[in-house]
Amino acid sequence: MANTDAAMMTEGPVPIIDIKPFLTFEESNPAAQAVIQAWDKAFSTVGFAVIVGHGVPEEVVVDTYAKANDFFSLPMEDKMKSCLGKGYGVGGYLPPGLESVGSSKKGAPRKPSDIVENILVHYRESDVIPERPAGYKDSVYRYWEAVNKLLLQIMELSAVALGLPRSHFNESFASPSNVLRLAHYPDEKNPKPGQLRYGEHTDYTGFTILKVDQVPGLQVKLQDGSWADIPYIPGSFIVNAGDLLQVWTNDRWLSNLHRVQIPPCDLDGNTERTSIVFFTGPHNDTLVSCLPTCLAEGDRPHYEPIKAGEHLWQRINASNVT
Ligand SMILES: O=C(O)CCC(=O)C(=O)O
Ligand SMILES: [Fe+2]
Repeated sequence: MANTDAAMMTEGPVPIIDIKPFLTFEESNPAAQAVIQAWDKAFSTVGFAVIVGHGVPEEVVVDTYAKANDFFSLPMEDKMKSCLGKGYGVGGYLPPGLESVGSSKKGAPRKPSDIVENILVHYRESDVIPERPAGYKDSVYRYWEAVNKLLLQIMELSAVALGLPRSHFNESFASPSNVLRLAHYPDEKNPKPGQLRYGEHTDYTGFTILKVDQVPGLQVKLQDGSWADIPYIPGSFIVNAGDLLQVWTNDRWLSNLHRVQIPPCDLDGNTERTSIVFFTGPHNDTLVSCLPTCLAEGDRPHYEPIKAGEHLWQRINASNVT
């Protein structure tokens, strides 16, 4: 029996997992087994993990952060040249006020718009590439490739953790439906009561592989209804499971609510926040239904099969402020 704790360094409810042994050794190695079990435990309990030992070069991250910050510090007039005027999801730049992620759940009451601006990268011809900063496309595409490589590794880890052949997700992730979202939360010194930077929501599809800076605010809602801070660990990625993973695993893995709060007013100076969010998911045509290893004896699938792309667009459309 592997010792799960060997792979988990945990101070709060969100585990910190060093995945390097899984990337390095055979599955049967005890250290790799510890990672596999820690992975299953993390997504079965909080739906979030902070990962280290992931192999993505720090320099790729630093470079993309610099490009994101350079872009967001341009005058609004320049940024708007990259705006398609079609809301969140299609691509390009979206100024603050047009997205309300807290309204993205079917039937949810309308929530205030988020205090965030975004630019999206789909890694395809139709991407809107801003003229400035120079080198933007090379940087964000390099980031996309590096983190997509990590995604394929964590889909293998997930397959093994769910008792499936390692290659189980290979086909549906061969041309995945991934989106890289550079997000900038400007300073907000006088927020309205209850206002959030990014409203409470679940992510829509597969894993989200998230890079954050040191400005606090990201929280996950735990099963007991309390909110827990996601720790900031330099060099790490935060990984959380989206809705389609919860459907695939018949609620074994959780797509938990999370939100970004406005930082406490006792934080001096600049509280702007920039995040690099890599939303990942299977090809849009994938029919997602309960995995055979996730159907306990006597249980039934909790969800109707879902077409990945249809679910994604239903959630995106609901999040757009019209
Ligand atoms: O910016 C963050 O820290 C979180 C963003 C997020 O939850 C999202 O983009 O879905
Ligand atoms: Fe999210």
